[in-house]
Amino acid sequence: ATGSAPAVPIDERFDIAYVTPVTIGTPPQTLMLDFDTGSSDLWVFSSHMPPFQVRGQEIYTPDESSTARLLEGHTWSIMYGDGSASRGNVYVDTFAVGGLTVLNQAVQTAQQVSASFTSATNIDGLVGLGFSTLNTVRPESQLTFFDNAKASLDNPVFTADLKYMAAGTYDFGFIDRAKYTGEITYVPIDPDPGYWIFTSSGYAVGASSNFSATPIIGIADTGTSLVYLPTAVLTAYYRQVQGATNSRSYGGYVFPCDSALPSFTFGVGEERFTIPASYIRYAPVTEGSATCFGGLQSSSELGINIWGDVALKAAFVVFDSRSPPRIGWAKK
Ligand SMILES: CCCC[C@H](NC(=O)[C@H](Cc1ccccc1)NC(=O)N1CCOCC1)C(=O)N[C@@H](CC1CCCCC1)C(O)(O)C(F)(F)C(=O)NC
Repeated sequence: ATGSAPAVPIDERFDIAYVTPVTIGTPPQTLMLDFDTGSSDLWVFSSHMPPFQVRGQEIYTPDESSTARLLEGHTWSIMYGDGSASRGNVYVDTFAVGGLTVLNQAVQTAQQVSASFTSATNIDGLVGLGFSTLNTVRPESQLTFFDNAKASLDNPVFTADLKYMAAGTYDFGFIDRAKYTGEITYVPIDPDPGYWIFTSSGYAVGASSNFSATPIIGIADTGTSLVYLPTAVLTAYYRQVQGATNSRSYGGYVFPCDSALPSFTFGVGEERFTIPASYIRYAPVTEGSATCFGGLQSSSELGINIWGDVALKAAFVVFDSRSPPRIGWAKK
């Protein structure tokens, strides 16, 4: 089996996150979920939430699904890197995305979500695509939809073709030759503790002229908007940007929106990928401001480097969960 589904930006001005249509239950209930390689819980806004916490999101109502079954005594609770959080109980139901159907998928129904989820009106929940070891359901942790689908997929892979201010695609079970050019460069993944962790071979500010071959260990994370890298890399980049400062009040590097920005190149093995300046001129700090927030930010507070959407948009990425797992990057 194979599947293919769109990854649609939730905001038409900035690529803050991407959502993908899925159906859950019988008859099918359609929700728009954020497919996130940085976590491994499949959770949804649900009829079990206080109504004031729902602000326009679609909800899953298990009582209206003839195939829903409560997973007695199971609960979940998750906190994300940006401080957002959610928790609730667990059902098993039919889950379908892009032509792929998984029977008896654990669907985590929210009972409480943090304010940042309530205000993210275009995200109805998440589909974790990390390794199932990260799943937060207790007393028995649950498998991701990808792990449940894997045996029936033509190949144990999924690919991310995210796009700048446009809808991209997640493909499951196959690698679409039409979505990339040249060859795919694969590097090993460390699946412990459960993120798609790989080592970049280095970086260059601007095109790959002055490439600095320093290994950068980080996660490939579709659920993170920006790129978070070590301070040394950030200062090397923003040193080239007129008026750039690391603003405490705005919580990161900002610069005049009309400043000239270099591109940013990162290495995967011998291959080089360039993030265009337009992706790094991320967004005005507030509507209409002449100060812009950078798409490259510091990872020093995070304890982990994150190759988020700003980097993933610059490539075609293969998440290959064969043994041993690996990640592939190709130009497009
Ligand atoms: C400081 C480092 C960034 C952390 C990262 N969050 C983000 O990148 C959020 C995503 C978001 C989009 C829309 C609405 C609300 C939040 N965006 C964000 O912080 N910003 C601020 C900077 O400008 C860009 C938007 C994160 O927690 N990613 C989660 C998944 C998100 C959680 C919040 C909802 C959207 C998905 C993750 O799973 O990828 C994780 F790996 F980071 C994680 O925490 N795993 C446990």
